[in-house]
Amino acid sequence: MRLAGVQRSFGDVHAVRGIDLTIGQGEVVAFLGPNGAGKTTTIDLILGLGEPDAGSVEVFGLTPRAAIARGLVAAVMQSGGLLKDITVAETVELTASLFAHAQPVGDVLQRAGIADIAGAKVGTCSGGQQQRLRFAMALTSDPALIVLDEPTTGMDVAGRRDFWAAIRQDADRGRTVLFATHYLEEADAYADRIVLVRDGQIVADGTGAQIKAQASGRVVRATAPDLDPHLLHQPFVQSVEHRGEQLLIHTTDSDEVARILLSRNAYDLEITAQGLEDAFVALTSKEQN
Ligand SMILES: Nc1ncnc2c1ncn2[C@@H]1O[C@H](COP(=O)(O)OP(=O)(O)OP(=O)(O)O)[C@@H](O)[C@H]1O
Repeated sequence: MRLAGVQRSFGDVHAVRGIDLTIGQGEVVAFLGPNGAGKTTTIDLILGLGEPDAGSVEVFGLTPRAAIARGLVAAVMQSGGLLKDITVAETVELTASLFAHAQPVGDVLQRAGIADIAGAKVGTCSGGQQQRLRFAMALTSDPALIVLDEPTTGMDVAGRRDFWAAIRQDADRGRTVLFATHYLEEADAYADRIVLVRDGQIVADGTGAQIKAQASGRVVRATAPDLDPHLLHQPFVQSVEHRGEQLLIHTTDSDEVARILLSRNAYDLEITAQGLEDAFVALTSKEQN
């Protein structure tokens, strides 16, 4: 799958501002970013649900629509698309009837981890079970690529864990998986590769460990009423947050930040190491300077 120079705007909103991304067969890739980063817009372009204003999207050497028509790509969406009054197995049978070469229903249920609830009415299934059912539906065409847009939104911890266990097990057999999430933990736990997006652009791309290393740094807090904010426009300053009188500065060089602050009569300095969530916020924060 290859995106080259992809851009997409809605009126004045530049949702995607030039994304270049190549994903190889068998990779499990998390598309990670805060609300409004452009994840869904990009995924829609990969699924042929929209056309880029500029750039190109290629899926297995085809246009997205051609790839979907050949059953090479399937999507698991966040909600909708399920009939509440039929059973889990009937739902998959119905989906299978749409494809000339569908996978056996029993196999698909097994792989999605819902064989034990095959006879249950869809309406009685939990959110996690319904997402695994959507996953089963996506598996019926045996697609080479599965795309999931924030598939665990609203799920409890156990539901989320079971859902990802099913996806991961299936991906280990060589299927390519691309999923959007705003949970760093989820991306770190289940993806081989994390592509971090902010404001419609890729800001980091690597393994969970690489992303964490790139984001690692310290937070300097201080009260600094006399500080000219321009002094913090430095390559080693990732973001600056204002909390009343206090400044929260995410940085890769806390010593240098401390020197700047103290030279401007800042006080109550406090320096702490960033947790993973803080690191993510620092990397994706809009409050860049
Ligand atoms: N159909 C549309 N019309 C107008 N603006 C849109 C449309 N779709 C998306 N946008 C805007 O484009 C930007 C990117 O949205 P997008 O849904 O791609 O982000 P996201 O990363 O998926 O966010 P979230 O995590 O909230 O789903 C946002 O500012 C959004 O308001």
